[in-house]
Amino acid sequence: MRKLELALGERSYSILIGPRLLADGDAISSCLDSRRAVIVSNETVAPLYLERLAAPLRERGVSLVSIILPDGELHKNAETLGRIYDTLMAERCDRTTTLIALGGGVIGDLAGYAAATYQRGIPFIQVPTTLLSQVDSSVGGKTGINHPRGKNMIGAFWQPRLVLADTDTLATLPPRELSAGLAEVIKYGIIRDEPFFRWLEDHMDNLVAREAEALSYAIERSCANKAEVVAGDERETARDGGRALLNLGHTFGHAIEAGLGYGQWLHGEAVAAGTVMAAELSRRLGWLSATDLERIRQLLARAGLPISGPALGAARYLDLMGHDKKVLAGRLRLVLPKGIGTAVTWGEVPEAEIRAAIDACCHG
Ligand SMILES: NC(=O)c1ccc[n+]([C@@H]2O[C@H](COP(=O)([O-])OP(=O)(O)OC[C@H]3O[C@@H](n4cnc5c(N)ncnc54)[C@H](O)[C@@H]3O)[C@@H](O)[C@H]2O)c1
Ligand SMILES: O=C(O)C(=O)C[C@@H](O)[C@H](O)[C@H](O)COP(=O)(O)O
Ligand SMILES: [Zn+2]
Repeated sequence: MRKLELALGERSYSILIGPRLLADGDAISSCLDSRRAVIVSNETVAPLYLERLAAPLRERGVSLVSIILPDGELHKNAETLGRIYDTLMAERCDRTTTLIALGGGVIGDLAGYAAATYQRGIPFIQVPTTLLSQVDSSVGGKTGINHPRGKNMIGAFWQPRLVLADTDTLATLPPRELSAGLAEVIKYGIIRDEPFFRWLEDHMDNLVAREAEALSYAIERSCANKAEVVAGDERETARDGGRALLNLGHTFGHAIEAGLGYGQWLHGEAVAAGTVMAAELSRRLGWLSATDLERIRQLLARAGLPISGPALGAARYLDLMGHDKKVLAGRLRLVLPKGIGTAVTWGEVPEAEIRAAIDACCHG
């Protein structure tokens, strides 16, 4: 098992990564304030893993309720959130009840937001079961739901007490979802970890083949990068650099997700195409060589990801991008790579260049 720590003073927590972790009830049991917990999962994940997680907890005297939600990004909304609140109320859950998210990023974001808001905050544990959620969404405390016009527009920062990433769960993940997770893995290499980017170039085939050692290493390195960034800028208040860099490709990507309708493109797919757009923009600004742009495109393509976006038209992209949470006083700020391994947040990009980058990277 690999163990990392996200350092946030009294709210610091462990990130445990490895095989057979679901069956180890001790890690979760020792984080609970009482013997009551509610597991939030979905119709796909629950039949696969709910019992594996629940049995060892019951053996330790934990009384459990489960909430099984419909599957998919389309359900990351207020209506589904309401179903969680309804059960918490019906079960008379109090502030010692812990919410446990068992699933991918959609379940983690929904359950996390419910935990942040029910009775103004109850304990929360992340048990991520997709690659994307193990490398990114379960760590760092961003929780929330979508608005039809914009991704994650309603939410809260609410840190979990523990992240338990059982790598065995990745065996059942559909290939398209594995690729989606790799988009966020590649992101860390581009924004702050050039040696990791080179490692990914050398080991992408091992990752796509789901070789256990390669996957565990990529998850650990991704979480280490994310934990360091979040510890330095938990609430994304730094004007340049800081946590906003984790948004590489997301301003374009979120526009694709909302523009096409949630669930049409996976989050990781949209981030991949958005990363190419950001890299193309950097090339136009003279910040990224054509060679490094091509390395980024190649690596994403080898991960099974799209490297061009849907042709929504630059005007529609810009309209949707205007809802981005990095917009300050009406000014769009974009995360742009400056070579591989460094990136900046930049609010001075001429709109004509953004349009040109979108047009160059969108087909079909
Ligand atoms: N909070 C954050 O910091 C953060 C970071 C990145 C992404 N996100 C959010 O995360 C979401 C994407 O997460 P995701 O990619 O995990 O998608 P997801 O939660 O929709 O899961 C992907 C699919 O895989 C299924 N699944 C989950 N685990 C499985 C398993 N082990 N075996 C088989 N199927 C399994 C799910 O039911 C779903 O159909 C988006 O809403 C995105 O906005 C949040
Ligand atoms: O943790 C972060 O910070 C991130 O930006 C990680 C992203 O991968 C993730 O998709 C996040 O949900 C995006 O946040 P948002 O604030 O742009 O909605
Ligand atoms: Zn993301």
